[in-house]
Amino acid sequence: TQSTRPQRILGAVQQNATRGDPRSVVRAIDQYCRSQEWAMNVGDEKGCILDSVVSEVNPSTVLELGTYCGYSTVRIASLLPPHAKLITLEFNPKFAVIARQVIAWAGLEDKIQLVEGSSGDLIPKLKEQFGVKAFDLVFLDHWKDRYLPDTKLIEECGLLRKGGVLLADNVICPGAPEYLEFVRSSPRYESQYFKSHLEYTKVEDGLEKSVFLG
Ligand SMILES: CNc1ncnc2c1ncn2[C@@H]1O[C@H](/C=C/CNC(=O)c2cc(-c3ccc(F)cc3)cc(O)c2O)[C@@H](O)[C@H]1O
Ligand SMILES: [Mg+2]
Repeated sequence: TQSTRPQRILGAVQQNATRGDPRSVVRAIDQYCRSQEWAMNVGDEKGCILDSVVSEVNPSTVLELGTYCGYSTVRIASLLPPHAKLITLEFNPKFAVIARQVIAWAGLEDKIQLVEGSSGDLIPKLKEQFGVKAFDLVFLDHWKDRYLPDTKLIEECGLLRKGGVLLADNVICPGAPEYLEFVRSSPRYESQYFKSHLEYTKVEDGLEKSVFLG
């Protein structure tokens, strides 16, 4: 029977990456998606910007919206300090199954909690169910029209600490215009655009980093 793209990405990891070596998992996915078939990972070019923001924030708690195959999940978690935790939300069980195996191959199960479900349902439960006080960093990479409503929900639930950072992928391509307008015009955020390219292509895209001022 025909395999799916996420299954083929997992295969590339199992064939080309070293168990327990997160950066080799990241490299294996990038090499596969650049040479065999495109996939919507944040990718190597924007991934370097992601790395620099993660290193700068040095977060204890991270929230990722939209796991997909776990590429950015592994990339972020590989940079976290020893007791830091990353919670990633994914509502497609087929993607979650693949992401769990990619995370396991990287040996990052202890740092990453993949929660299956929709961000809209799960965000209000994160405090009580997962003992989260507030996030230092949120990486938005799920449905683009959900960036703004979920940001408002995260604020309402008091899940973003003062100085906490929102980092959004794809603010140019496919684009998140309402989100961009909101974070750039709101006095409660200090936003900065990092120009880059759509993963594995020459098309313009970029990341928007927004610091929550409280
Ligand atoms: C709405 N609440 C949600 N809660 C939990 N998980 C959610 C979710 N929405 C979506 N998801 C999951 O996130 C992932 C969705 C990501 C959506 N991303 C994109 O559409 C995207 C699309 C492109 C893209 C760019 C150009 C192009 F021609 C074609 C595609 C590039 C990207 O980097 C992207 O991130 C899936 O795994 C989905 O199941
Ligand atoms: Mg993306």
